[in-house]
Amino acid sequence: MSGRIIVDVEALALPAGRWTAVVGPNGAGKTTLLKALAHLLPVQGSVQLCGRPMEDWPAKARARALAWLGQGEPGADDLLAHDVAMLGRLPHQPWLAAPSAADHFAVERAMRKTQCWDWRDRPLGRLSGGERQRVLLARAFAVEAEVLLMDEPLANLDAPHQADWLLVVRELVAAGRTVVSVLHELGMALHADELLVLQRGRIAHQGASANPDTHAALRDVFDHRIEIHEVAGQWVVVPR
Ligand SMILES: Nc1ncnc2c1ncn2[C@@H]1O[C@H](COP(=O)(O)OP(=O)(O)OP(=O)(O)O)[C@@H](O)[C@H]1O
Repeated sequence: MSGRIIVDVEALALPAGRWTAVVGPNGAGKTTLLKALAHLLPVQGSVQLCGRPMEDWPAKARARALAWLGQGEPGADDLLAHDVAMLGRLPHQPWLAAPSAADHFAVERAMRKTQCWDWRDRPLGRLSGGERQRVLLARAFAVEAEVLLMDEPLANLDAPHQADWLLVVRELVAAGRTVVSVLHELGMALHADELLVLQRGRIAHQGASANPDTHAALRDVFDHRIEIHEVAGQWVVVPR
């Protein structure tokens, strides 16, 4: 990015054992921030994972602690879905070792959670957009990392599979894992514990998703083109 500062964050702490959704208008810097947190982009300053600077982590230990799902990731289309999900276990495997029983167990569990176990023997390139996304989600879940960073994890997912994703995230958080996801779908984002609201490369607001200040910040960054209503105990976002 030729040295240009895209996201300017003075200090940011994302709470452990919680789910934070990163939201904001197009171009606000959500993907850039997530990539910087994942150590995929250079940062001026320091990013810490579980209280330890990223660069101090041995690469493999970091890959076990931090799972990453990018937006529209190019995948190896010839790989079978099962082999793609197994890539999530690489940080757990000794060099050139065959996957262990624990690896197979983790992959099957992840693929069943995202409901892609039935087509485990199909090549990635022959899956629909949503089917493919579920395999990539399984890969991220199979890492069994402390921290999961996911950019647009719901891309191409139909409503029932979005609900499944929500359940998995809830389970992970209940088990003490930390989830950070960029979400465009604000109704889904408002299911998160916390919202990090970005605007023009800066943090406009960070707070609990049920907090009225958070809703006010959302309305602000979207130029008051949204309304937020509570319907049957859930937040519903309506464009206007
Ligand atoms: N590789 C790049 N080189 C230069 N500028 C970039 C690059 N990637 C993104 N940008 C710019 O950085 C800004 C933030 O982009 P980013 O993708 O982080 O936004 P975003 O909030 O995720 O957007 P969206 O909601 O559209 O996905 C945008 O102005 C974008 O044009």
